[in-house]
Amino acid sequence: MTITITRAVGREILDSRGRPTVEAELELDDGRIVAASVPSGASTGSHEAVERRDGDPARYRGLGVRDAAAAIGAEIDPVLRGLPAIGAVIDRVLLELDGTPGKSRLGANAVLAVSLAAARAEALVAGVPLWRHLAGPEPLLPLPMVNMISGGLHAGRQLDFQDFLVMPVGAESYRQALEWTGDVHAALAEELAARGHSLLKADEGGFGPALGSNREALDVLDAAVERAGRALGSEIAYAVDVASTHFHDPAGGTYRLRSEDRELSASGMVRLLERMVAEHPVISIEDGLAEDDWEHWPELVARLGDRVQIVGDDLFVTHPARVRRGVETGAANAVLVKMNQIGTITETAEVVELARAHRFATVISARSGETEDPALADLAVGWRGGQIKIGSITQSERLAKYNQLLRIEEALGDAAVFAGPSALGRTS
Ligand SMILES: C=C(OP(=O)(O)O)C(=O)O
Ligand SMILES: [Mg+2]
Repeated sequence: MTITITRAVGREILDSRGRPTVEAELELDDGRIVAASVPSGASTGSHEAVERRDGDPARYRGLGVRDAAAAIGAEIDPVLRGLPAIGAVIDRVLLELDGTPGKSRLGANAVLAVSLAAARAEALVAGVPLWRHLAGPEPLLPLPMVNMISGGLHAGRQLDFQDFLVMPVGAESYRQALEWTGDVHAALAEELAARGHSLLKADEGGFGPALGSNREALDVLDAAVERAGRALGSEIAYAVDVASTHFHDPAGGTYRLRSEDRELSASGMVRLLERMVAEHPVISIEDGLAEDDWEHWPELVARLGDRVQIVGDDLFVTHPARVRRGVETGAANAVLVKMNQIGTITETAEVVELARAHRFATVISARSGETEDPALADLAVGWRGGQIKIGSITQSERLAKYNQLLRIEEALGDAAVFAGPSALGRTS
């Protein structure tokens, strides 16, 4: 018997930055109800799908999402009523109803909330958890990329680079990866305190100390890994999200490093990143160059891509056309996958497939503004994303996903397969 949708409603809730975001609720004809909520970025790429905000300065400084939430009840509800609770069907209807390339009419935040709720409804009807419903016979626990030190737009630009993350590449299971990460995090707190730095946290829960340079952030991390008793490189390696779009000057084509008081050409940035890789066990670099600096990304891949994962976030914005261009031009070897950059679960899954078909790695990623919704963990396992980037391990909106992965690992028991470092992108 086909279960159908009988009602859709939206509401404005708050995200982890205390800003409004959208939650959708779908009621099914058997009386069950599913809900889903959506994240929101701060260092957004300019080619992302459109997050609809009210713009009324009297509410949340113009950041309210009451209109987007209301559109779910007013516009989406009437067309969803009576349709089967099947994600792909609902997504097709949502795309037609919105009718714009960037989902600007209804708002990508409204569309994604409904899309995710529909995926969840489909799994509920099938009687299995979302991850299992998506995975078929081969679920894969992702290698986590965990935020330790933040800079850029997530930490008041204390550092130019946005994220310094650890990847527990030597761990044999997800649980062990998380344990090692916890040890390094505790050791990093001790190390920062010993050096007289503040332990205040940034948007994703990473530490946001006023360090002198990007290089110092990696030096402190080296000391923390050592303090934690882990082997640098073989057990714990690093990922860096440079998020360089946000210090790139498109007019002059230069990159302005405030903390080092330097202005670099694109080739200068590539050389700087090469040096960073030579001095520290950095195995993944995200947005090392800016979102539209297509000309220079292949240079970065040519210099480092055989041994370092070169990830496009602002570059690709989880959009198939941009990923295709990246494949054709050899601009990267991995795609950061953020569902709200494109706006439906179906399209996000298609981008994961597209990347895989061209042997680009995928990193399933949260946003700097998150909710308690654990779905990202289910998607990463179900889609066999290989890697997941959620932020730090100290805030509940992140732990909703980290802990969900622990539950999934436990549910799989002996059948649990953990993606090791082979999940990383490499250009051969
Ligand atoms: C998660 C990120 O930040 P935001 O959500 O602010 O874009 C990122 O840049 O990878
Ligand atoms: Mg990024």
